[in-house]
Amino acid sequence: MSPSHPERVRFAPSPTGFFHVGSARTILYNWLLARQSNGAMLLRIDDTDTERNREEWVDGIYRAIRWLGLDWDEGPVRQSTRIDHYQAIAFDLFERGLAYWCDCTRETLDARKPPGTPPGYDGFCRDRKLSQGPGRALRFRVREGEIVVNDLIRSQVIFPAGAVEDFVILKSSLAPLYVLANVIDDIDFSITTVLRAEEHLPTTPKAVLLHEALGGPLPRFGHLPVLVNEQRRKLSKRRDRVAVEDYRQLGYLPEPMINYLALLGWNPGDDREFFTLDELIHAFSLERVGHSPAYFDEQRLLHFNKTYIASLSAQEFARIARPFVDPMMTGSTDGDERLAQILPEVQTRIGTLSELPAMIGFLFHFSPDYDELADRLRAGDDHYLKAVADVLAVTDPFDSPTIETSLRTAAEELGTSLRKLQAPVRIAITGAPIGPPLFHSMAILGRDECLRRIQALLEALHQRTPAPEPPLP
Ligand SMILES: Nc1ncnc2c1ncn2[C@@H]1O[C@H](COP(=O)(O)OP(=O)(O)OP(=O)(O)O)[C@@H](O)[C@H]1O
Ligand SMILES: [Zn+2]
Repeated sequence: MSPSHPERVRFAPSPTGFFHVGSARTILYNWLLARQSNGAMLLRIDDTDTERNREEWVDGIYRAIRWLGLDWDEGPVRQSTRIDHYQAIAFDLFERGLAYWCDCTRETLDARKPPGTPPGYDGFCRDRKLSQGPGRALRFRVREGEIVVNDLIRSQVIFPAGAVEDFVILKSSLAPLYVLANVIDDIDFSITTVLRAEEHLPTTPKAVLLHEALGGPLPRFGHLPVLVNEQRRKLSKRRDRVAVEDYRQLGYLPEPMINYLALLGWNPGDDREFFTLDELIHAFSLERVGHSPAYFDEQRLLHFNKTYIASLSAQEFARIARPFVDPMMTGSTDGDERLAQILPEVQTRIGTLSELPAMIGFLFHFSPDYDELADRLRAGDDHYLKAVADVLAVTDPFDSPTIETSLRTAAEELGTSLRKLQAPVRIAITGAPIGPPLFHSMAILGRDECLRRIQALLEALHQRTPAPEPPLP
């Protein structure tokens, strides 16, 4: 069910690192909510933490969003350009008696508090009427009573009275705290729904208090379930592959990525797996987002990617494969022609585009370690290779079906199976034990090149010094 009123949502990443798959899911859900309600999504860069922010990460955010096929309607708004505004509002809270200056340090606080008291600030400066000064931070005066957060995903979350300390809104450096900047921006940009990662739930009661103090309607909050790895631990850049950029480089495509991310927390209500972005706009609903941790399963993502690649038109596949195959084709003659012939053979065999060079590179450049290839041959393979070379010399036309017929006949004459005869040929031609269909590959390479490769392997085999005799017992 789509919302009936236009939603104003925001996606507010901090540029502290590579764009995280968790962030990709967050922006997707926000974007879907905006699109399905004919609303708008604001992009806000939460870049007030100058120590951890880097401009290249900001560019990384824009790049990742575009790569995913998403966009934003307003912004980007940089929080770093609005510091004065946040400070002015904080001072106003002080003027209104809703905030007070505090000169406590961690040490004085610890020294004062009897052991065993709950952590957090004890409100020591509440009524000391300190004025602004060096070493003094501005704290928000938390009101009495419990704080209720009506979460769209976790329903009602109640923070009992006393659970939230008088929290800092301006550091002694006058740097505004994250929660203050966020609430001010959400008010200024008339945000109706705040959809974000679960890790922000603990600061939400503070946000609710600030909204009360600053006036204006409270946005709806929704905290998305955390993404976890196979061990059910929070997906983290220290343990797991989390950067969208890494997936892009591995040859994952934005469409299956979006499709997969949509299902991490959202349940479509039936068995349906595959959705385009357009279909998601209609199908997605916040009511069907659960709160249990969502397992980010790379194998399942791979399955989505493979299925998507297989579904593309040959032309489209050739277009997206290009950046992954270009580097291996430089300097190769007839590269384009060979590529055009082999791509249809591999389209349904790969999971990611980065598998392409290893799979079809032998068509463009071939300089294997012959010793290593020879090691992989079995007794009698040289005999097979010679027979195949003889047969190939007269195979005409040199196309896939005729090559297959010739080798099948040769296998019968040698009293072996096509499979056994084919094995050393594949090693000689491709250098690898698996790859695209062999006879197609041979037809693409042409007779001369196939014979040259078989000869080269045979020579390598004969030049090897025979293995030493095993010592006598
Ligand atoms: N497991 C997760 N599930 C959902 N979102 C996540 C997850 N981990 C990080 N994010 C989001 O990705 C963004 C980047 O976070 P951060 O750089 O802290 O990731 P991380 O280093 O992998 O996590 P951490 O350092 O806490 O282990 C944040 O907006 C955060 O909300
Ligand atoms: Zn104090």
